[in-house]
Amino acid sequence: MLIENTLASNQRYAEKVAESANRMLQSAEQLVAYSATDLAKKIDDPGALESEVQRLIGQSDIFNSAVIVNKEAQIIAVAPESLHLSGYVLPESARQAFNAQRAMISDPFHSVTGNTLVSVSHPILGAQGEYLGYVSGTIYLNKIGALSHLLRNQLFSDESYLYVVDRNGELLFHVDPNRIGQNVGQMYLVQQSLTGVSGSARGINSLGIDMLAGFAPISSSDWGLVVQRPTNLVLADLNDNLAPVFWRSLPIVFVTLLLVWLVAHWITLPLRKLAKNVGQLDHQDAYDAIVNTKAWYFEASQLKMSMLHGLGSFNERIHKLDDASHKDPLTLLLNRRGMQRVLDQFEASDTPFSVLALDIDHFKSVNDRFGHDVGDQVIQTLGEVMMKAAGEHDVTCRVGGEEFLMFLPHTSLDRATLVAESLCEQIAYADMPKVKRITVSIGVSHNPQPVYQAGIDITLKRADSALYRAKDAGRNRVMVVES
Ligand SMILES: Nc1nc2c(ncn2[C@@H]2O[C@H](COP(=O)(O)OP(=O)(O)OP(=O)(O)O)[C@@H](O)[C@H]2O)c(=O)[nH]1
Repeated sequence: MLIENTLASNQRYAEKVAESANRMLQSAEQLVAYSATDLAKKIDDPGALESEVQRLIGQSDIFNSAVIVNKEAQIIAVAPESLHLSGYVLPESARQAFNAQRAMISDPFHSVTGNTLVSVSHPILGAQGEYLGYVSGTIYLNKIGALSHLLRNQLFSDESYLYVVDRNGELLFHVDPNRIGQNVGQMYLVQQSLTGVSGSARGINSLGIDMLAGFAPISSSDWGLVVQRPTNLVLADLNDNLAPVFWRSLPIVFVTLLLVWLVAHWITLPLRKLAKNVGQLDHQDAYDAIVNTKAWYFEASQLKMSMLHGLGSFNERIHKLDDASHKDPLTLLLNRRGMQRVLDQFEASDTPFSVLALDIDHFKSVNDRFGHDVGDQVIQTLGEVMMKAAGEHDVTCRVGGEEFLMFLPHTSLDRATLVAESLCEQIAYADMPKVKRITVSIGVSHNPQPVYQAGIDITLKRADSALYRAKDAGRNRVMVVES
């Protein structure tokens, strides 16, 4: 932005100064044009010629000197007189205006008196249009005058500077007087300034310095005017400005960062709580902790709902797996692990119970005759019969291949014996797949209150031994062991 602004302001500046110089040169042309018209009638009057050249240099400070040249290329009037050029015949090399016979501004040239000057000339034509010579005002570029004052005394507060080149790229005005007269026509910026249109460009000057330049033509004399400023000075402004901006904005940045941190902390709080609870799903209160997490915005609330949903199905699955691990898959009666849990509950609550130990008679021959699959179906059907026979609080288990237990809590031995006999009878009459009929032997024992683990083991062993006594006694019967 700084570079663009500098280019634009340099261009505007160059245009303004070029316009002023142009106006001044046009005024100079008008002055000599007026004189030429006036002099046509007085060309033979030396006094009138003298006073005209005096008027040209005295009326304004545009011209440093003025001459009138007759049709023989001889100077017939000159001001100031101190130049001593009256009667001097122009050499061939100084006859540009004389030969042109038209209004013109000459290229800069070096006079016999050692000055660098341009002449603004206008032909003097007689009544018939015949050429009588010309009148010319000269502007010394290296001396004080309105034009050199305009072009030299442009004051810049920011190290910008101005120079003017003629159409050949020769320096006419420059901040460094030693460089006037140097030809810099090969420089890019100079070439740009002589294209006839104003503009701006970044380029390297004759000393190799990166410059931001604006240029404009002084069209009446085919000169180019350039205003330029070193790029590094423009950018130095930027660096100078950046440091205070940095220090002044530091507290704001700090406060902003603090606010960002606080808001981020506040936004992530529910997420952090949820994440912490995910890591502690095995804790008993994990579910409650998630429920109590304040999820105050949509995404956190969605996450919370998903976590609760996930935790719900997770618990459900665990429950199912737990249930499955305590059951016999063939009969869906409790297995040994399930039985142990029930016994632990009995022990914890001092529950008195009776137990029936049940074994299928001659099951080996069932397998042998009908195959293992049929044996499995028989075991399954037996399980169903046992479940139907069991009361609401009774617990049925399959604890071996064809060995079953039924626990009857808060049930006396007599009552349990009746249940066992009824069950024995139900099984004997139950329709079994393929086999039709099977029988079972049952041992019954009782465990009174208070119960201990040792007491439970003894009770089970007693039921077992009663069972074997039933087997020994011929099977398909119930035997009871007094506790
Ligand atoms: N089909 C099937 N058979 C099983 C299963 N578990 C054990 N058995 C069989 O059950 C039979 C038990 O045989 P035994 O212990 O000799 O007793 P039994 O033939 O029933 O004779 P008693 O008990 O003396 O009346 C064996 O042949 C086992 O292979 C099972 O899950 N499925």
